[in-house]
Amino acid sequence: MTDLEALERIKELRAQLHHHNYCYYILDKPEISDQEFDMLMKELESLEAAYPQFADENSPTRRVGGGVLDGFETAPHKYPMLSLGNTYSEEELREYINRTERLAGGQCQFVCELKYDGTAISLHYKNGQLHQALTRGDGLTGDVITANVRTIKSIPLQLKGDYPQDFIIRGEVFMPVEAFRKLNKERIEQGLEPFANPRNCASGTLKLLDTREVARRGLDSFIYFLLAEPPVADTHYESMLKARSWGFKIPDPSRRMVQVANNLEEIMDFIRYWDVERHQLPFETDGVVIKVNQYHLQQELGFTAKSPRWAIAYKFKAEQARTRLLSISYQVGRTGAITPVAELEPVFLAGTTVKRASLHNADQIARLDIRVGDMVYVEKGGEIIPKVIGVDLTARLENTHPHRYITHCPECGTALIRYPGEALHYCPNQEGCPPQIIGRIEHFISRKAMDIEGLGSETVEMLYKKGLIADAADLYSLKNKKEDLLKLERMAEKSVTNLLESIERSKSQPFERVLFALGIRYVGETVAKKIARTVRSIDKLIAATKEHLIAIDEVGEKIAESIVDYFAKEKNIHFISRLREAGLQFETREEAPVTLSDKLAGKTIVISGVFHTINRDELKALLEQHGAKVGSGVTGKTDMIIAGDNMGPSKLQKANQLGIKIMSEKEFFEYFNSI
Ligand SMILES: NC(=O)c1ccc[n+]([C@@H]2O[C@H](COP(=O)([O-])OP(=O)(O)OC[C@H]3O[C@@H](n4cnc5c(N)ncnc54)[C@H](O)[C@@H]3O)[C@@H](O)[C@H]2O)c1
Ligand SMILES: [Zn+2]
Repeated sequence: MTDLEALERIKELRAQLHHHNYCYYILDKPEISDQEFDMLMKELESLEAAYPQFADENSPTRRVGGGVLDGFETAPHKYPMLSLGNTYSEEELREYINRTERLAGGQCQFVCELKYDGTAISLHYKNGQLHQALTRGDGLTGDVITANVRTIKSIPLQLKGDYPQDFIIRGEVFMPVEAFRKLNKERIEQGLEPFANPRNCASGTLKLLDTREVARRGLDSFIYFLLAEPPVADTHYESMLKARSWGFKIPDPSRRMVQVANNLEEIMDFIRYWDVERHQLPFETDGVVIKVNQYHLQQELGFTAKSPRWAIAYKFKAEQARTRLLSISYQVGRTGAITPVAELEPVFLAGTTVKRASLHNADQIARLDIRVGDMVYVEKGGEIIPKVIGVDLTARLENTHPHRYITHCPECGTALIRYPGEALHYCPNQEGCPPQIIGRIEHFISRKAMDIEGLGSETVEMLYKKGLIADAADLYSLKNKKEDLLKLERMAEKSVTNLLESIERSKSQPFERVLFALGIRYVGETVAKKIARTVRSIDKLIAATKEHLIAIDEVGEKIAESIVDYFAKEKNIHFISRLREAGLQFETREEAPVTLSDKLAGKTIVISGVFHTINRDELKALLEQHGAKVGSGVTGKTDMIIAGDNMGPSKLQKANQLGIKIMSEKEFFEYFNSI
């Protein structure tokens, strides 16, 4: 490879890794598997080692991958919060152990722990109480998520025993598999996109601004690192036992979840044991972390730019199985989206028997040339729903032919369509396609919409199939059909009364919920709230133009178009008038926000960092009361930024790029008083 070629490849890898870090940490939506990511990273590391002239301190090999977010205050880490080196092979692990013992100048003792697949947090305790919780962020600065962390039951708010007065302790917050399944099920019922895996779900949950929602989701934690000065023991292992006595949740040595190991053999023993047993755990792990136990040796070994030299992660490979593809079936969702599903010859994979797997969409099937009758590879990499990742072409049978994707809806026979820029096919027959009709009613009654209790999916389906309801508005005339209801299976007097009562009660749900319940494409819960609070009545919303809608915070072109389309349809207007007749809320009742002046009218202002004379919420309210729009991120539309201490580095960079005016707290108030 010439120098020039090497440089080209290095640049390409850096750009790819930056992109994947962004998808993974900020969007919580990885596009490639961890193993693929780690292979790209290894390639870049070895190229940078071979061509030191192209070193760059901003390279992804040198930096912790996260970032800080909008909407949270940030604070510096007292000790940097780093990543871990990783390996997928015994051979590399052996090299690591040898190298470490050579550097440490003697034999080391190691501690093996599971690598919990969640997100790291750093907790600061003062006088026995939780003082502050931070995310890892970019390693030097993290987001302050204390309020969210306080809702996690396994994190003690008050310590007991002989704890130090001021210390930092770190661990992993994760989403137990059961809680994850439940949450995803709810999300699918509500027409929301499910989380890819428990890790994305845990990190997405910690970033929520609504603490009550965080509490509801059932996060859990394990502690794996204590930073006390002076140390409370000579070794990591003893420190963990001490932390347990103060009330922290640490892994259980008696269940072999943590173990001291004196050599590679003992380490491999632990790894082999958990590679199998991990599938029985109620949470996900993606490997084993091996740490030098003695603190004085840890100190000797120190850190690289990105990770401690005294620890390494051994990662389990994503598990795959090979089996035959028997047929391809299709599911129709509430929005009419068609998802192809692989029906497989049952195969044992990662602790469960797999019979069905995701095939994503038509393009994916064509790209991999997946044919019915093929032997396919199925992978379960973090995700709960396994996916088909490839075909064993050497085992292809004769007489197979490329798969022909369906052209018509399997439920109602309507010709499918594809919207530009979307990967999925849709059945456009919203009115007559049963899964779409039932799905819409289910969405209407769901907890975050009209919240009608006593009416599960099965009942909705039964009511629809028996012809008692044809859409959600019919729910409100069920009270006239009590006799028919009583004739249904599992519908005794009491359950019918309860059902009718909760339908009645739903009439007092506020407009924002009714709007969400309508199920307008792209109008999720948050957008519905924003619209209900700004537009304030259905009549004004029906009359609103696309331009008017785009001016609302959180509403972009796509959402605005979808809303205009929805109200352009006569049948939707008719549906709304039936709901209105039934007595549902179509106006926002609470008071409009106070307006004090229009000093800042037309200005979009972003606030970032920590302020001294005013807190963030007060500052935000003040700006809004004087007519400004407070933006959540720096964009071309931003007029100015008010920067407190520790303004997020990504915002700063973006502001400089776009040439946006940045004012300090003091400068802003001088300006404000002068206008
Ligand atoms: N798929 C993608 O697009 C993509 C993108 C970026 C990163 N990634 C994945 O993330 C990795 C980088 O993430 P990272 O920097 O958080 O590293 P990491 O997740 O591989 O390891 C470090 C983390 O492990 C966690 N951990 C869990 N149990 C632990 C224990 N017992 N002791 C100590 N730490 C423990 C901590 O949160 C720590 O921050 C990559 O190697 C890659 O696998 C994937
Ligand atoms: Zn259909």
